[in-house]
Amino acid sequence: MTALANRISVTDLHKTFRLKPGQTVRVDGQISDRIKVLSGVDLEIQKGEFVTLVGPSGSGKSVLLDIIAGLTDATSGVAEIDGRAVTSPHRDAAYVFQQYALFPWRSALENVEYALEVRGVAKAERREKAQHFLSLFGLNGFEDRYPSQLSGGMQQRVAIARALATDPQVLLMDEPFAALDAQTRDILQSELLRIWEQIKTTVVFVTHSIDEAIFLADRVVVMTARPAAVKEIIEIDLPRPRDIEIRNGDQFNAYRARVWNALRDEVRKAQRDWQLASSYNG
Ligand SMILES: Nc1ncnc2c1ncn2[C@@H]1O[C@H](COP(=O)(O)OP(=O)(O)OP(=O)(O)O)[C@@H](O)[C@H]1O
Repeated sequence: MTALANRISVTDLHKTFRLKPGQTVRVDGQISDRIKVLSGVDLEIQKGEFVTLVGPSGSGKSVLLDIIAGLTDATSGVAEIDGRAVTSPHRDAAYVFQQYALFPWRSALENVEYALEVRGVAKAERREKAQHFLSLFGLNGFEDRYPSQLSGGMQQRVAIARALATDPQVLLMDEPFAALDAQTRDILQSELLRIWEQIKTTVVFVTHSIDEAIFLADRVVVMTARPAAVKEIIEIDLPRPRDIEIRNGDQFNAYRARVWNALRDEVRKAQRDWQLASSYNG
């Protein structure tokens, strides 16, 4: 039984992909036409929680988000939102990717409105909502600009505004700030937290940055190297609202050391696996 307070519940999730004909990988010295990506992932996320996922490259973090969103099937195990197994794209889950994924032929306002249009929201209401969410990100005056006329940071603000405009119960974010310069990234982290503190939707945020993971999260989930499972969950007991300066404090430093300590061996294992794979391919 799923506890009532859980928004997301992932139980013993496994995922194995069959490779395309002719493709193989080497796993534990054996040649295989399958790649096991997730191996018994268990994770409970409460309503309104902000959880970040860190793990080595290629460990299966995006696949886990895809399964929670209903974009990919699990091989076994279950992902639930509000106690219901996710078996198809979930209406109440919004996804933000690293690449802004905006429609280039639509203005910023029309991009945000689109998400509401497909949900059948009436024109006046969707315009008002789209304007509201753009203004939360300080984009007043940019509503009529096309994506090509916006900086990367502004495009990602539009993409997040579009995701939030649908009032999602779950916001899934896959390295959303990875393509941005360091300063824009810092600013967007603070903006995201400021807005999240107002709306308190449940967020699952994948990142490679340990600082980003700690700064944003209620809990940091450290994943193992592929096939991924949850290695450790670290509660981040830093006061909110958080200011970027919090990163200079002793408590933050201690969390940084703890997360890296959990991650280090997994990153090394993933590197060893890549070396083995490339020596095989070569
Ligand atoms: N459709 C697919 N078919 C075969 N293999 C896949 C498929 N999708 C993902 N994979 C493999 O699953 C593994 C995990 O991929 P995933 O993108 O989830 O990793 P990740 O942890 O998000 O990596 P990164 O941090 O580098 O983005 C990778 O080895 C990838 O090649």
